Amino acid sequence: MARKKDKRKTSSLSETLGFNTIFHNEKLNFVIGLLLLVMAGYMILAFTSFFTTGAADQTLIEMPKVGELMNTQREFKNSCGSIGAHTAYFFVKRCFGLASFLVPTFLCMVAMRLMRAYQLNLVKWFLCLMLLMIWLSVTLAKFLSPVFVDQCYNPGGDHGVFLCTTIENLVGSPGLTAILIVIAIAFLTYISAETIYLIRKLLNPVKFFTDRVKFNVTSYEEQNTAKPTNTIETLEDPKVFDDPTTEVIEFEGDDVAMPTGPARATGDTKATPEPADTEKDKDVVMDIKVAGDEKEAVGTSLVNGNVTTMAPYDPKRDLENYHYPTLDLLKKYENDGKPYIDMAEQTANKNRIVEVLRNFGVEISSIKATVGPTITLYEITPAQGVRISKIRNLEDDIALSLSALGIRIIAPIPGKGTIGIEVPNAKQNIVSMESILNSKKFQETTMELPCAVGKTITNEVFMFDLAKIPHLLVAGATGQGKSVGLNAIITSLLYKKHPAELKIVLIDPKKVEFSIYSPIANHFLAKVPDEDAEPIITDVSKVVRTLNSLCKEMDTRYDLLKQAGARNIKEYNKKFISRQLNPEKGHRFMPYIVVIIDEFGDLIMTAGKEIELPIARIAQLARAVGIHMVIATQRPTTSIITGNIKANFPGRIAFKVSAMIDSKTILDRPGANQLIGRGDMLFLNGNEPVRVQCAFVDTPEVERINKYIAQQQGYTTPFELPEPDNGDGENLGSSADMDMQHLDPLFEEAARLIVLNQSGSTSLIQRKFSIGYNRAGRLMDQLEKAGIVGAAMGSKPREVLIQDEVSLDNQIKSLRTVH
Ligand SMILES: Nc1ncnc2c1ncn2[C@@H]1O[C@H](COP(=O)(O)OP(=O)(O)OP(=O)(O)O)[C@@H](O)[C@H]1O
Repeated sequence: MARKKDKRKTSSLSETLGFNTIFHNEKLNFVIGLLLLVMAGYMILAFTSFFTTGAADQTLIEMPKVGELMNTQREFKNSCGSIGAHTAYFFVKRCFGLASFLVPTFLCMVAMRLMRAYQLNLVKWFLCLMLLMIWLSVTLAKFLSPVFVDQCYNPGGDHGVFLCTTIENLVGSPGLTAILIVIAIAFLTYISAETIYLIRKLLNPVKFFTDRVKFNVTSYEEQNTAKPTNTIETLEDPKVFDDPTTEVIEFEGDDVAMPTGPARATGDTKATPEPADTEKDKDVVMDIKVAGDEKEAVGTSLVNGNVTTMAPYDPKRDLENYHYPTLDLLKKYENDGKPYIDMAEQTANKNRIVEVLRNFGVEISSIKATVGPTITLYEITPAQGVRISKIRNLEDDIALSLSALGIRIIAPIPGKGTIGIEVPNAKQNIVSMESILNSKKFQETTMELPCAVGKTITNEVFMFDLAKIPHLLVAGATGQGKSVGLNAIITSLLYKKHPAELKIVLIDPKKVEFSIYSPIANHFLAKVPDEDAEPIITDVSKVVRTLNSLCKEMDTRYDLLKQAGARNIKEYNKKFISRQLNPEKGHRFMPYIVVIIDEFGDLIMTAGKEIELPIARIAQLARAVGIHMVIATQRPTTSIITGNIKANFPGRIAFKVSAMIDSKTILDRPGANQLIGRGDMLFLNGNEPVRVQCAFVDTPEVERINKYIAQQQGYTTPFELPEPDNGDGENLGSSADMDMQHLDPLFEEAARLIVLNQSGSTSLIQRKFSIGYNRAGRLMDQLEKAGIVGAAMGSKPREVLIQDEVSLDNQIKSLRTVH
């Protein structure tokens, strides 16, 4: 406990002093790294110069005179001046001798890490280099001193000499040598297990050589029939030679079944170098020559073209240096979700419950309290003969008698024969987002879209997989914690997902809730292609466009899934990553898309069916293609949460509502009206609702996370959703309908690329300009309308209708003159 408290104090001190922000400032880190790199270079130079100038500088250093350090007369000979001379003298002479070079080496490593050139485990390196330096200094002092007799320094430095003499005095020269060897071997073994093998070889060289000879002899003999030299090398266990019978039996079987032999024979390399046994051996060799078999295997892999021979596709490659947000961006709170147990309060509550129940004629045999961050659950086992239905009927009376806000009675607790009474704690703790994300459960989760939103009454981290839910409805009266809940969902996704894997569509009619996410637009947000379209959609008219666009994206994804023979996005992406799907045919890695709509009630009120229908359509179908929705409303009425919406949003989160009817609208049962607010919520997905205290994530925390992400390299634009079909003929015109004003800025360049390559391939445009598939597809449509390429021909590239650049220039000129 004490230790934990100290830790908390330190972190808050570092926070107060601003260290947290300093160590997360990439630019500052880079500059410090650069400084360390220069310093390391300077030290190396000074140390090297010391070998020739050390003797001359030594007297000056050992008998300093006032002002000499300024070196105005250039008394110090070291090429790095007086400071260089002092540094080199200190490290090389006074400390570690030649091993001192490891000091600047470590500085270089720190610099590399700070500059993010290499991800090094500095603690490990520090310990290794430290040990190596001490060992080296003693070893050099011991063995190289006679060579360096004329030098002003000892090769092991004063440190080496001191340790060497001290240990020698204790254990003598052989003892010191033994110690040094043992340390060296232990160190090498720690670094690589190969050392063990080498030492075994050294200890028993005879066995090693005889094994070799055996191999060679066998392979020589086998040369008479065939030359499966490779297979001989695979034989590592000499016992196989000693026990030929078993192998023979296996191979006899294979003789009969030659055509099916390959798999067995290749798997059975042990049998290959069967010695002597003439006739059969020939067969064996023929069998093994299933090397012809290998050729066949190569042949089958060629069926899929070059694609399969390539390394797996890495969707994160574009942003391979992306760093996930760190936990210190989040705030810690005093007592952080760990309940404060007030025994007096607990006993008083227990006595009241027992008394109230007794007044209603209910006897209990035991009572157990589980103290959560904001609520305590009293679990009551009724005495024998008491019917639970009796207690259920008394629910209101019991709640009234206990006269506390937020009491909820669960009779019975599902799966148990007990009755639960939830009573709010007098002192409620905030559950910080940090405590949730810092949990093993969250960090080790394998969920696709993990949303860690709070803690249950039993203090367990509560999380769900949005990909499984698959759509979530969040409702609650105003000021009860909806926005915080949505931020908690987004935060946990940002902590677990790479920008390549997740895209978020934020719809915010209130205009203020999601604006904090605009800095991460190029990393995580998705929007429709519209020049003035904000990545966070606040305009109701644009919401319809965005939802239609999502419907189109959903349809396209379904088509791609069908072509790929995949049942869902997970299978599809797996195939794409293993390069079984050809990007030339329109296939692409599909990120999950999470659509979050705050105040969805406002939208329904203003746009009605226009909004409800696409939402219901996406909710009905989009699960398999990785599009998931979270919609929130503070008006949980049946006119907003219609039957259609309810049927398609199986996941529900209810924050406190004022009336039971609202609770019934959200959860199909009462309960939400008995919550206590400030993040107290009920989560329902199927069976019984779970009471959860939502994690608290404040606006400054979200801002810090977004800043952390935003300062890293991102994509050039937000993820582009497809242009929705608006039915006004925009996509249907001929070249005469082209409006040059609204062409993609890359139109001309793309046209030139297509004409020069004489290949109407969308993926060519995509690759060349590093743009998304949707934008490339739109460019291709525009090129078609401009008469530059022909109509789409399924998965084949389109026909290019213009043969050379001159004709292309004329065509573009004519397009311009038309308008
Ligand atoms: N999980 C929580 N833990 C502690 N306090 C909370 C929590 N959630 C919300 N609160 C408190 O409640 C206040 C209101 O929360 P929030 O803004 O999320 O409500 P809301 O339901 O979104 O309201 P509105 O609909 O008006 O936007 C917060 O400022 C905070 O003080």
